Amino acid sequence: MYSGFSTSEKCGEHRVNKTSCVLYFLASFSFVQTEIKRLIDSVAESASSKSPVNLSEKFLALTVSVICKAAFGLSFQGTVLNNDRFNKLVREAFMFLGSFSASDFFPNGGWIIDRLTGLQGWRERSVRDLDDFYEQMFDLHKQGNKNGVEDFVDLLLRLEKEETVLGYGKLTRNHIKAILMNVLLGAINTSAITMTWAMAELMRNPRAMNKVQTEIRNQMGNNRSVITLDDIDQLHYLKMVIKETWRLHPPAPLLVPREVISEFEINGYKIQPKTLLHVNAWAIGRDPDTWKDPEVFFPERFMDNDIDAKGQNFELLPFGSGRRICPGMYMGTTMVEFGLANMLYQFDWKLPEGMVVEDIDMEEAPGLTVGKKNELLLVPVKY
Ligand code: HEM
Repeated sequence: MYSGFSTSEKCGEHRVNKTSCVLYFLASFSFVQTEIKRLIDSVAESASSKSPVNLSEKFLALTVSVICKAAFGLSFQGTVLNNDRFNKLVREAFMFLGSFSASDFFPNGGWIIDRLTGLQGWRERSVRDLDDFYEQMFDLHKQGNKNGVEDFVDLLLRLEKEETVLGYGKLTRNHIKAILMNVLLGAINTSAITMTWAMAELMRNPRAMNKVQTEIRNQMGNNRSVITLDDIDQLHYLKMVIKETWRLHPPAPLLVPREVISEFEINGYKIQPKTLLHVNAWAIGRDPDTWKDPEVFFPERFMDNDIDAKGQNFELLPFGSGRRICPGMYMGTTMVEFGLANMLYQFDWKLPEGMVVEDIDMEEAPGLTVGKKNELLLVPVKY
């Protein structure tokens, strides 16, 4: 069986290849524009009927469509997975990746506990369903009806056919599924979670909401339908809002676990090889020794410093750092910037009838990625 994220730092060569694979499909980024247009149209429908929009669901649908098209060259609609099943599978996969597994801690007998708690069966079922999805995707790729354009999956299948040696051995079908699993799970939830938290924080902070919308609307003027990369470059406050969202709500709060290769000492503790290490990016973002009023959403805190989120400033690590840093960092950031900029430019946002700001809950859902537990429902008003 293949697994999602590998926990070892040792796969240096494999990492280079995986990163190049991810970079390979970043070039096909025009999908973002097309899918955002689709999102705007569907939100505009709710605006005309004055009905609430489930933003958590809309943002997830946006990232799923972009990633499936960019990475897999297809829309998952019409495959063995329908919309609901696909979303459920992604959610389940994150829950089991983030859940306590006895076999991680007791390699000899822990599997018995995992069987008794049902974790093992649950994992097997989810992976089997995803396996069916991948197999169908491979069949569709073999039929090859994309005008001869090679996408990410075609590339991996070609490397397998050519018996290409990557890292420790030949690329097999299971390696391909593991790479796709990494991309799927690494890419989809994280961007959607960020956009949802950002909108929830802005609704709770009307001053910041007003400021970010004014910035976007001043930049765009009244009648623009397309936001360009040049526009995004000018949206300094929006970028601060996103950084502040990542500080309080890093989508992968414990990053990806590391396995220690050789003994080292930190703060008097001797850490042994094979120890599993977790970096708590969530706690770092709320550390009162680093951040003034850490619990307060205050994007301006990034005005007078050049702390960025690219893994060089250890106070803010939404994408991790080092050799295992997120290879989709630029794609994720672009998706979040474009998604939010468009939603904030095109629409004003109101709470559903009878709700007040204090009713917006910020409870977190457990898992390897941590999103807002309850879905965010807001009423759009066309600008
Ligand atoms: C806002 C968006 C995103 C956030 C916050 C995010 C965050 C992260 C984090 C924290 C890690 C672990 C890094 C570490 O432990 O040092 C990671 C890994 C990863 N991410 Fe992202 N990610 C995002 C978007 C994406 C996108 C769009 C893709 C693909 C196009 C992607 C692909 C991956 C992959 C493949 C890994 C595993 C890397 C490895 O195992 O070495 N991510 N991401």
